[in-house]
Amino acid sequence: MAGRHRELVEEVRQTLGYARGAARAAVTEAEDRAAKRRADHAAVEREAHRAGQRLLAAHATRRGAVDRQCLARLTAAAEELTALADEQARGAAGAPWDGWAPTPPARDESPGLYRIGRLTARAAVPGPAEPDVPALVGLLDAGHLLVEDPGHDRLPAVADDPAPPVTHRPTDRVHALVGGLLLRVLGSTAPGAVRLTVYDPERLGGSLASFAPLASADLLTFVGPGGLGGVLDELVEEIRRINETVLAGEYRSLRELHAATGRRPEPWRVAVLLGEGWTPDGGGAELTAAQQAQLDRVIRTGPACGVHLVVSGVGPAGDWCEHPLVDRIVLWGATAWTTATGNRFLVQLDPPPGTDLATGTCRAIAEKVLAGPDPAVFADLLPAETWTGSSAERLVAPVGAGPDGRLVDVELGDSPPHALIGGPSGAGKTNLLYAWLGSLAARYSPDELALYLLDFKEGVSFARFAPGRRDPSWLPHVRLVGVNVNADREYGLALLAFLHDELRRRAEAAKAHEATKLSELRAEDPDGHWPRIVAVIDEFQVLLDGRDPVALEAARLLEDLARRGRSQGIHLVLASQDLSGIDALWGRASMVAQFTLRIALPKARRILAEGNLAADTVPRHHAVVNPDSGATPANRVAHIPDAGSRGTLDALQQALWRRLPADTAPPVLFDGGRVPRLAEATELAELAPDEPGGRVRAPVALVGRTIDVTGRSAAVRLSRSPGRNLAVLGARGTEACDVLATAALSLGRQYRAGGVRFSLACLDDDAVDATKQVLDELRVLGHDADWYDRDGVCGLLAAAAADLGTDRAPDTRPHILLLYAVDAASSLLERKDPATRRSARDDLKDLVARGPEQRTHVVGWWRSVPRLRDDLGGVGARLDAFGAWVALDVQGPDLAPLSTQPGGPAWYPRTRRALFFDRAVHRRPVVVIPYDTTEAP
Ligand SMILES: Nc1ncnc2c1ncn2[C@@H]1O[C@H](COP(=O)(O)OP(=O)(O)OP(=O)(O)O)[C@@H](O)[C@H]1O
Repeated sequence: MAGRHRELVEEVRQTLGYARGAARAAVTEAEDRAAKRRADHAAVEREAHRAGQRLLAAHATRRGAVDRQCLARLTAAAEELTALADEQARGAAGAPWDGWAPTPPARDESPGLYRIGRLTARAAVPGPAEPDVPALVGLLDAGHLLVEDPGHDRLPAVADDPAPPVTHRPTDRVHALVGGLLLRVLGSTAPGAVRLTVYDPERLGGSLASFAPLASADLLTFVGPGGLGGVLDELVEEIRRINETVLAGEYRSLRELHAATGRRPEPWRVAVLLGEGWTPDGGGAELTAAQQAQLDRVIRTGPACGVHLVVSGVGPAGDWCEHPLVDRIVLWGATAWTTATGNRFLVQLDPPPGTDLATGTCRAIAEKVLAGPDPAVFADLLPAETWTGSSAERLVAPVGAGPDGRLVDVELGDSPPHALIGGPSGAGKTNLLYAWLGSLAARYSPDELALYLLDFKEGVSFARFAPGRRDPSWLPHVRLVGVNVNADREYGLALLAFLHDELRRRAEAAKAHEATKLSELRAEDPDGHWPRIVAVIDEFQVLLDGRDPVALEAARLLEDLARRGRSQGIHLVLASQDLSGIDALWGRASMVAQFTLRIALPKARRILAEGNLAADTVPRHHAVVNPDSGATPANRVAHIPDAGSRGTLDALQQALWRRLPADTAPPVLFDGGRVPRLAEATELAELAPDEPGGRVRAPVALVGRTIDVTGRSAAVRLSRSPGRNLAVLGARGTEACDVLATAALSLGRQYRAGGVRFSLACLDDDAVDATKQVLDELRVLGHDADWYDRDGVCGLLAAAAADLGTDRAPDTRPHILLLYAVDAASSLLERKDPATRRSARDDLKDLVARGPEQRTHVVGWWRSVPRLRDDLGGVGARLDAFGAWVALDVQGPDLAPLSTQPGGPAWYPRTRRALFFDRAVHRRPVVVIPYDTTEAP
């Protein structure tokens, strides 16, 4: 039993051992599994953490990119806005107070906007600090401002407009804002251009006391309590007056008038109305019905007339605060809401300017106004935009500024059509012409205005308008410049004749288009080229001097141009420095009557009407401009700016010249003080042999430059008709040689090499060099040219004459005989050959009589008319063989035998001038200038 018991115990023990072992194994296994799970969990957690980190990093990167993009766009927009704002609020209108100074605008500049602070977004913008975009408001030429301050610093939470205005009494913040704004307005306008009226019953002007210095110049009025009605009545009256007399139905606003004319005839009037506040329960002062009505009128009609209000605390701010011309500014502490900036943005207000700055600025403005306007400068005469004027109706351009600083316009058109300018030497006549011409040239393009300028004075005052060696530019409107023409009155006559032809051309065109004046012709013929013409003749009396044919013809042409030029857009401007100039006209009352525009410089005599003594008192550098024939009531005194110094007219000319297309022809320049060179003669370059098989034209011999507006060369055609020889007469050897050389070299160019014979005979030792030079140049052209001296001249004449006699001459080419001072061999020429009973003189007579028909021409120089006559047979000899002649120092009556005019032409010899006559083409001789031929062309 005990054994059994022991067995059982053992069995149980064993079973228990097994069970314990199994349980232990199970526990171990479970623990292993748990450890593995824990490890897995930890790994998952680590992974989750890492993923979270990655997500955060990605998010941060993306967010950074978006922020940067957003900021870049914000910055770009802000920069654009800032640039726009800077443009709108230039200089003193927008500059920070630190270093602020007034910046008066250019004459043509219109007011812009004024800075009051900087914009800030209402909702917070992510990223770094907000960009500094100026916040601006308008006033002058824009509208009115209503400023409110509820008196607390709590921003309304709503994004809507602030509540309808409550008429609070103006706080310090309002005064500070208005003071800053006014200073910007004053600093960015011309001194005196803004007048302030301040109605401040509460503080009696104390808040704007720093502006008080303006009162000394009548630019500021403080209005006391009870004065509001008076202020409003005055403003309404000003608006009425400006509408009636200044805008006069022609312009809708002063701004429009300013844009159209460049003038601002009225100052801006700014009324600052700082009321007592008003509340419906009876606080403060209420506007009367009459005041309310006047306020409404000013608000509606003021800005067009430059009348503006800055209002605070005037109540109740009824419907008018909703008027589109009224901008509201509502203040909360240093922040503000404005109509212009709307609900998205608020304005961080600028601190106010220092009192000293405002006082100093106002004092300076007042001093400037009391000192009177600055003298005008040349730039003041120039328009904002060049070449935009139309001359269809008239030409209007300022020449200077009046005592009030306003520009004084000068007009040419139907009335007044022509101008007379007078003033003693040195009074500034030339300067006045420069100022006027510059002012015109800047306004009207060369299609609208053409200028012809002639100066009979010694000197070259108009030469600057043509290209020169130092300055290659020219004034684009100038078609012709004549300088140093005091001895060449023919040039003046030529200009008048040219203008007369133009007058006829215009009159014919007008008739064809059934137009009675230029504006109608231009309307009827829009594609035609009909600029107004202004012809300026300085010291014109030279032209009318004496009773010779030039003076008489000039007077006739002037009179006709003066009478008929008006309707055809041709205007004369005659200037003279002394009494005689005016006297020259005075005998011609009907002509003088056409010159209704008179400009008198200091001490000018007889330019203005009798009894009009303004010229005696007008100061230096001023002029009396009078468009009513000098009648006293029409006087306008103008200060004429300096237009002659460097950087004035010259700079304008260069700027205008640069606008011309590169191939534009310069004006014709006639300089009477300069000898033209043959090499410059355009006709010489145009001469060429006839084309083989083409039409054969008789050659021409050039003789000199005409004194004409075209500046062409004078020429003789050497055809095969009797009399086609040329005689040069006079003792001035150099000029005679130049005429012969000009003829020879021009003829030489019209033949093929070797196609013509030249024979040169020279009997004046002083002329030998010149002759030989011609000989060489003819040979360079490839021609046969022979030279003869005293010993050979008779043989030459005999041989040439003999050739004429034979039908079959050995040489049938044209033959040009250039005889220099042949009269020096008179005794030789008259000697008869005992065998033939013929003399060289007989040969010469034969040659000139029969030569041209056989293409043999004599171009000869005789030192006087009697000597020519002697060589052609003595007393009674006919000189018709010389159908063309050039006379140098030969008196008019001595030319009678060669002239068609009884007693000879009116000719007084002068250096480097010759009288040229070609019987085949001229009615009367013409004056020419022998070319300088010392340089080979
Ligand atoms: N408005 C002006 N402002 C400044 N300088 C001037 C003015 N007018 C003339 N001058 C100067 O005075 C001098 C004489 O002027 P200008 O040559 O115009 O006189 P003028 O009447 O044409 O004299 P003249 O007939 O003798 O030539 C010049 O040096 C000129 O620059």
